[in-house]
Amino acid sequence: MLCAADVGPLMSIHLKLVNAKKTIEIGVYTGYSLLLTALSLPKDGKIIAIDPDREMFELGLPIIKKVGVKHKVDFINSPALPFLDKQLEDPKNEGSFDSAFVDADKVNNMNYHERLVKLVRVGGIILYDNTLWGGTVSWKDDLTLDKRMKTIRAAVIELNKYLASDNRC
Ligand SMILES: C[S@@+](CC[C@H](N)C(=O)[O-])C[C@H]1O[C@@H](n2cnc3c(N)ncnc32)[C@H](O)[C@@H]1O
Repeated sequence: MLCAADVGPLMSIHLKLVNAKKTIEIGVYTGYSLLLTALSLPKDGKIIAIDPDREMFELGLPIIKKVGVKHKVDFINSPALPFLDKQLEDPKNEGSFDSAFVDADKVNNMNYHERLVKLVRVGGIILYDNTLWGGTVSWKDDLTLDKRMKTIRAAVIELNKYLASDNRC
């Protein structure tokens, strides 16, 4: 699933606000948010784009090539956690990213957050998609949701609460 159409311009504004040049994206799918990010970065900008599903990335790749931003994209065909951990093995990578966008398996959002806070520089930005999870985070309970929706809602609520109290953010 692509992020919503209005997320794109919002992302673009945030990227420009922090003068983002080097970014990381977790959850690429067919590359809609990746394309928007690539278009928002300067000519020598770089995006490390991570997704275990190469097939979907390749479906959208012709568009990324057509608009001339392929040189900005470094696709990593892997689940994100092992890649982030590898990056953190080298202290030089700490604070080396200007921004991150997270739109993957929501149950890992807290794990991504802990790693991204180290990888993204102070004054950079970490963006999470789906923080309202279709509005369900404001519901009194989750009784009418199926098991998958319940699990994701709980993970999103946990992240939102954590972010609200995380004094590093
Ligand atoms: C909602 S889609 C991403 C949509 C994309 N950000 C956009 O707006 O165009 C979620 C993606 O997360 C990927 N994903 C799932 N688990 C992942 C993981 N552990 N690490 C990285 N990506 C993962 C899926 O393969 C899927 O392509």
